[in-house]
Amino acid sequence: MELHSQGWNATFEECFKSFKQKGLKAGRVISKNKDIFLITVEEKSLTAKITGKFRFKAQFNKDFPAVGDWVVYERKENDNQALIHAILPRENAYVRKLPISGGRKFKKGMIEGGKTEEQVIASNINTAFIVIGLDNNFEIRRVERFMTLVYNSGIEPVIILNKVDLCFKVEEYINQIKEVADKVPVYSVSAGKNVNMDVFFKYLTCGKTVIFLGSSGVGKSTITNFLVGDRKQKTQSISTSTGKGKHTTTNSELIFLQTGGIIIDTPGVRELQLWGDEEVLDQSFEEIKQLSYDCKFNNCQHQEEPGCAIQKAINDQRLSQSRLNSFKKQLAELQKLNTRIRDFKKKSNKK
Ligand SMILES: Nc1nc2c(ncn2[C@@H]2O[C@H](COP(=O)(O)OP(=O)(O)OP(=O)(O)O)[C@@H](O)[C@H]2O)c(=O)[nH]1
Ligand SMILES: [Zn+2]
Repeated sequence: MELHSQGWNATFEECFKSFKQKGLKAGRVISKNKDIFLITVEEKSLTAKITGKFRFKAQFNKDFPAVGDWVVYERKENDNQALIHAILPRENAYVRKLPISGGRKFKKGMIEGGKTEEQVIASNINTAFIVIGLDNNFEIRRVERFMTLVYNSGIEPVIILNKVDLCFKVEEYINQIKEVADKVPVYSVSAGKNVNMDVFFKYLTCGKTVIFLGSSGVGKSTITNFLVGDRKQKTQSISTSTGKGKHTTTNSELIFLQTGGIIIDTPGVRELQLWGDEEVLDQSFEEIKQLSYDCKFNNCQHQEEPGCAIQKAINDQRLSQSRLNSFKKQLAELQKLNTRIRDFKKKSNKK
């Protein structure tokens, strides 16, 4: 398989130049299991470890290779394992906050206390499909949450309303979505009944990488299985070159489709937590941001202040109270998180 069909492009080529001169090669991380990585090596996959120097220099979790990364490796002749020297700069990454020390608790589904660090779940992604199940309680607030997460990661979102065969209110839901995300493509499909399923293929052209996000049971696996089809081509089925026909036990989480696209299917992708700067909300709550420019005070909290443009918009029914509440909730979550990150950075600088 050519590098290009694995997602390689001119930017990676440019970053790779200096390594290439040293005789090193480039491969993409298919999966990871503790400190063993499975990477693409020409037509095959091969297990790899990072060099001692790499480990020494890596400070944070995000400094280690993640699924989807392009890495620079060295392979000695007759060696059954490659050595990873570096990660090529990520074009983007799907990240989540990672609790890294004690004292943390789960409260209403959110982690409280403890320290947090950024963890890269997957990288170099072209499209994130936000999958919603039309059979369950349709919740526009959950869509907003996913939107924030995706924008924050620098990935293009596409909304998929699955199980259209079970729903008669599709138009109504699409309108609700258009209200909060008018620039994002929305498609209704049925993975189970094969309705409108060709919408995926224009995002899954040669070398393009996608992920599927969404709550449990919305149909992510059903969609993935549909796309993989009978012409299933998971990388682990490409013979691994671990010598003497010995197969590696690591599962491939980078699925190469016959049509040319690539699906990243790693367990971490399915979780839902916010991570990022408060500014990421400017995109997912653009109309609130716009309104806030007209507030009388720069630091308006949009409560009872005089001249608050947002409260006025609510009174005039141009903005819903629940939309504002959801903005405030996400903002509070991000502010709390960022305080913890600052504390963590202060501490690690002192070390
Ligand atoms: N009627 C109908 N059922 C569907 C459709 N797509 C998926 N399902 C069913 O919904 C259930 C959940 O689908 P999954 O694909 O396992 O959902 P998931 O999002 O992968 O769930 P997790 O693995 O828990 O994250 C299964 O019983 C599917 O058969 C659809 O288009 N129509
Ligand atoms: Zn205000």
